[in-house]
Amino acid sequence: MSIVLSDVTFHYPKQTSAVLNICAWSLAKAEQAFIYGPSGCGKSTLLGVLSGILPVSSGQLTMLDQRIDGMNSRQRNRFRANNIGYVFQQFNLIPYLSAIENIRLASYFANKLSNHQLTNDINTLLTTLNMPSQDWGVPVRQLSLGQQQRVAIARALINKPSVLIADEPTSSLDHANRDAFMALLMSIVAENNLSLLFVSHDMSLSQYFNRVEALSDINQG
Ligand SMILES: Nc1ncnc2c1ncn2[C@@H]1O[C@H](COP(=O)(O)OP(=O)(O)OP(=O)(O)O)[C@@H](O)[C@H]1O
Repeated sequence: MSIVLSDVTFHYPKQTSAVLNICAWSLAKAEQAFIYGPSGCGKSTLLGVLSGILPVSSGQLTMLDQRIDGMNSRQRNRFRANNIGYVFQQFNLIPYLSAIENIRLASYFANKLSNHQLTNDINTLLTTLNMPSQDWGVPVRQLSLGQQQRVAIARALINKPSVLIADEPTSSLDHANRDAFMALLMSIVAENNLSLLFVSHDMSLSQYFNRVEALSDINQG
């Protein structure tokens, strides 16, 4: 299994009631799930817990056969850098750095590759993602939104994660770019046997997934 939640609760500090209360939920290796729900239902909180940014308040969270709930924040950060790719709603790229520099930074935190291998891997990824090479060195704020989102995928993949988490990654894209992005993402996920957890309020994106669930069916919080 890639992810197993068992009696997991999460509440923000000073909150009386839990935002998340999930008895049992799991994602198999190389499985792709789409989770939807309206604004405020806890989607970002769930992804925060799964990526180890937020610690569970109680219960067991196991990812790639390792218990996350017992780890401190430094251990969770290292686990995330090595095993989880995260594509954010607003991309979260550093605007004045180039595509190459943004991707290098993500690799720095995992510290897995030699400089030479990293350069090769970045070149391969950006080529696979159809980024014209003249755009690789310019500050990403000068790229189109569609190109920035492709840089964000490359950054999420540079450490060869087994699990990819995507939080409304198409919300800034227009229709044509959105479809192109989804097709590209799903082909990369299939080629690399990645587990994918994709959350959105946009049900039209569910067509790309076999497994589609409402967060309200999983979460009693
Ligand atoms: N830092 C925080 N401190 C306290 N409460 C929070 C915090 N962040 C979120 N919440 C609350 O937790 C609940 C779930 O929020 P969350 O951001 O996870 O929802 P969401 O489904 O991702 O919403 P959206 O689709 O608008 O991003 C909301 O009631 C929100 O007010």
